[in-house]
Order: sequence, then structure tokens, then C-alpha cells
Amino acid sequence: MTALPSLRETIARHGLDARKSLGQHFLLDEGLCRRIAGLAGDLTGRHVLEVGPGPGGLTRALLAGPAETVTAVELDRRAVAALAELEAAFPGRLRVIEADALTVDVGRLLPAPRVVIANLPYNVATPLLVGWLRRAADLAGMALMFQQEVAERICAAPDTEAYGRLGVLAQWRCRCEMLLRLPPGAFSPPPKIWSAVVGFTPHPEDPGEALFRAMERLTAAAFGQRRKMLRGALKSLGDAEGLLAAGGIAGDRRAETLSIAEFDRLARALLSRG
Ligand SMILES: C[S@@+](CC[C@H](N)C(=O)[O-])C[C@H]1O[C@@H](n2cnc3c(N)ncnc32)[C@H](O)[C@@H]1O
Repeated sequence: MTALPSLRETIARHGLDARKSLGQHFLLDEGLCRRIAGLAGDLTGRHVLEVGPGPGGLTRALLAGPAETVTAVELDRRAVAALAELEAAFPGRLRVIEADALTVDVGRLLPAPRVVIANLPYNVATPLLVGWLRRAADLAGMALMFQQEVAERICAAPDTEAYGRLGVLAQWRCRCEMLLRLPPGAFSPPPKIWSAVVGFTPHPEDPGEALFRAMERLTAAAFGQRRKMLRGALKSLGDAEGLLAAGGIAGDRRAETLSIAEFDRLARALLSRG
């Protein structure tokens, strides 16, 4: 196999100057890429989805490991062209797809066991995560880089300022763990803020689309007015008192005091009410 150009050469050859509109902050340190590639555990026999490979630093690190296959979905045509050489160097193991990751169905794209590993474009990180949480039972695990503030919200405990809709959805479907924090200087160009990788271990049971939607409605209402008591905050769902009684939750509590198990009870009560 002929030696691959360095990441900096790849960027220069393909005019891959970072675009803010695409959330492009590249990881060029090979050691760091290897570390991130290892954060989702042993990838032997696993099929990896990487969203936004960019110049391919993390992609190279994933291919150097034991993953069965890597499928990289990238919106930027310049990056797709830059990855052609890497694809040729790993025939049958790397597939690069030019697409908007928001439109991609992981369950259809990859065989199981599936793992998602990505340094996410920050502008679409939350909708991408919520899409994967919807079908978390289809995934064996995820290791995802976010802005640190978003990572903290995902892992937040009840009774904290950061606890909200995203944390409840994520922790309801997965065990979530803060794995690594990175300063702006780890990226090229450096973003304004720190970043962090969160590890997700999905719970095996699939709640189904209707219950997931009920949880989305519930958390949107509950945290939409987080300072209000739940009997007021949940009024938009109709008969808030009845719903809270069915879930065994006192009406004078506030959303941020509820555990994930209590949210689960309320979402089931909301669904069964139809
Ligand atoms: C933070 S950069 C990470 C690049 C590379 N993985 C790295 O770590 O150096 C995010 C990448 O996601 C790509 N991207 C942005 N929006 C996307 C979308 N909707 N679907 C797929 N890729 C997207 C960008 O072009 C960019 O390559």
C-alpha cells in the first residue's frame, strides 16, 4: 500500500479550508484521533458509522483498529473527494457516502452490531443525537463529540441547572458518560469553546415510536416552563392533575426534580391516555 499523504497535505491538495457553516473544526493530531476511536470500546466485529469525516483523521484511526467496516457520511463534496484515496486503500472496509447525515437511517445503512463514532458538526449535533436516541436499541454504542456545554446537558443529574429535555431523553434511552474534555486548541481551526466526548450505552428495550413521542411532548412541556410547578407547566398537555396522579407525581414538584424513572412513568401515563 502506498503511504497516505498527511492530513495537512490532504487538506491543502483538496482546498479543504474549514467552513463555519458546516461546523468544520478538524482533528489533526493522530494520537488524539486514536484515543477518540478507542472510546467506544472494542470494535471487533462492529460496523461503525462516522458522521462528518472531514479530511479523515478519525476515519484513519478507526481503520487502523479492528472495526469490521467504517461507513463515513459527509455533506461536503470537497471532503468526499479528499477521502477517495483512503477508500481505495481500504477496499471493502471503508465506504464514503455524500449525504446529509440528518436524512440517513443507520439501521438501513449498516448491519448490526452498529456503533456511531463522530466529531459532530455542532450546528446539527442535537437533532442527530435525538434521531439516534429514537432507535437507540438498534445501536451497540456511540461515542460522540459535542460542545462541552451540550455534553454537560446530556449527562446532567436531576436538581442541576443543566438537567433538561436532552438529558432526560438521552439517559432514558442510554447510560451516558462524560469520557473526554478537549480544549479549543485540539482542533484546527480552534472553536471558541471547549468540546467533550460522551459515551452512550443503549438500554436494550425499544420503547417504540409512540412512547418516544410521548416523552418528547412531556419533556418539552415540563422544561418549557421549568420554574413552574408541574401542575401548571403540563397544562398544555390537558388535564395535568389527572396525568400527574396517574404517574404518582405531586403537582407542586418542578421538572428539574424528577428522576428519569419518574419521567418514564409520566410518559407512559400520557401515552395510555391517548
Ligand atoms: C467537527 S467537523 C469533524 C471533521 C473530522 N471528523 C475531524 O474530526 O477532523 C464536522 C464534519 O461534519 C461535516 N458535516 C456538517 N454537516 C453535516 C451533515 N449534515 N451531514 C454530514 N456531514 C456533515 C462537515 O463537513 C465536517 O467535515
